[in-house]
Amino acid sequence: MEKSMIRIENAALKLGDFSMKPESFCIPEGYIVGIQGDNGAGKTTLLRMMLGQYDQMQGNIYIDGIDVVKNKRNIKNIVGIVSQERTFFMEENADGNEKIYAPFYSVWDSEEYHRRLRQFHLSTGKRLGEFSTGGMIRYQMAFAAAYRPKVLLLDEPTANLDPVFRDDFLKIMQEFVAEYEMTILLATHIEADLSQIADYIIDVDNGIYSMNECVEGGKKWI
Ligand SMILES: Nc1ncnc2c1ncn2[C@@H]1O[C@H](COP(=O)(O)OP(=O)(O)OP(=O)(O)O)[C@@H](O)[C@H]1O
Repeated sequence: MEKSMIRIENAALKLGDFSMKPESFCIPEGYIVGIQGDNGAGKTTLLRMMLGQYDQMQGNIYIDGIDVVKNKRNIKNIVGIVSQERTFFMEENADGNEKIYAPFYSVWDSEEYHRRLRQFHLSTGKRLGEFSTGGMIRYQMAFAAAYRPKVLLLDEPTANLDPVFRDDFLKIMQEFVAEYEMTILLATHIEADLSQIADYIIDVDNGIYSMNECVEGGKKWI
């Protein structure tokens, strides 16, 4: 039986004039789920809802059975995010950031972190501020490999990447699912990426979001 990793129950949100309409569905463990929609459709907002960032959210979102809003302080051990905005200590190198961040995670695999840094050709001597945009995305994947969240959210990671690296990046995501049994949600407006790797698709259109059919234990969950 497939385990449901994310359960969305009537989750809805109002942000000024914009609203995410109530919706319910589940996402099974160990798949890559694409989140597609135009600019301003609500993709980033949906990812932030999954991180428990909105106290005013109606309904519930559970990740691995944990209510994300009620447990937003601890949720970072099980849900990670990779985005163009993610901030680290940019004046420090990878070792410096490891020293600062590792104590905040319940699991931190230093060996795996350094193995991934080498695999992604990231120098541990360089300050993070010297990494390119693609370098910072790769850095965040190495960081995620160290604490292995059950769910990894990726917000437009392939925007601004050159096509060769984009293909590599898609392979890395598949590797993470296979090796770490992660569930990955990938928000992007690049449809080609999704058709290559996504097992399911969440469509977001002006705050209306829905996933294509999900079956849990042979029974439709919705
Ligand atoms: N704090 C806020 N207050 C009011 N409106 C907000 C707030 N945060 C986001 N919005 C609005 O919510 C809508 C959805 O934004 P969101 O960033 O989720 O879209 P997106 O699909 O990720 O788009 P993009 O691809 O451009 O990043 C936008 O209209 C945005 O202006």
